[in-house]
Amino acid sequence: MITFSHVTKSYNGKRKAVDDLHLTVNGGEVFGFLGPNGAGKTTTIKMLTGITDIDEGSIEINGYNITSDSMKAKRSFGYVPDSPDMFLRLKGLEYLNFMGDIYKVPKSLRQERISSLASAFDLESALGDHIQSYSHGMRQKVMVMGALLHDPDVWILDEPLTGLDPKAAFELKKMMRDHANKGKTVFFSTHGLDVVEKLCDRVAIINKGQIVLTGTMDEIKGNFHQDDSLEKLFLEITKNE
Ligand SMILES: Nc1ncnc2c1ncn2[C@@H]1O[C@H](COP(=O)(O)OP(=O)(O)OP(=O)(O)O)[C@@H](O)[C@H]1O
Repeated sequence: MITFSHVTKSYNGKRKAVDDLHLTVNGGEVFGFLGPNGAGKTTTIKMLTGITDIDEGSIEINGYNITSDSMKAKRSFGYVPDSPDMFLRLKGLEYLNFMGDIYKVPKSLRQERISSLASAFDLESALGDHIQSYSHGMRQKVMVMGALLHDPDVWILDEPLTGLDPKAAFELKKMMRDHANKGKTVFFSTHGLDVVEKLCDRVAIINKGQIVLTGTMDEIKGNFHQDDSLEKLFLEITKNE
């Protein structure tokens, strides 16, 4: 479960990148976080993961405050950043072992999870190569593997499907669904409206730092003409006058 309580953030004292964000994401949900470029999605996720300080308000992950109880909060989630271009000098397997060490995943369990994730993502033969030599999609896959290695309760994924080939995207979406079906939490940002429609239990739409709509797809569509596509609704909701 994730709780945002009146969270606000500005950069350099300028316009608020996130403005009074108030939202609960429940266990058992795949929750989509949608918004146009510059809306505040990554800023929200950076505050949620403790990378960026919060100016006002608070965030709890599984009941742990990310600011005052940060170690416990951080242990309970896995995070995939929006750019997978990290740890380029490490080999895939070195990176995964590094993540396994950080999260104290026992060696035998680690081996089992790496094998199963690598097989799902068709990455077995690349794990001995440097991440630098990987394609964007392969880097994305290894970041997802690293984030999920300690089997965290809460998944926080910043545009996780970008750059994935259809098989990997299918596998990841299935994993997200399965994780939520176990009562766990999946929170992800995306620009993919069709993904949201097919995969999410609930969505929030953010525009200019403020949540403009939250609900199930049916609830959101209920506010408009039922026949409208999500794309049309999204454009209507986020149009900047
Ligand atoms: N480090 C930073 N310094 C100053 N301004 C920033 C910084 N990071 C983000 N911003 C500003 O904050 C606002 C929100 O940006 P953010 O990256 O959170 O949006 P986003 O919804 O993730 O966008 P995108 O879909 O393009 O990734 C934007 O106006 C952006 O220019």
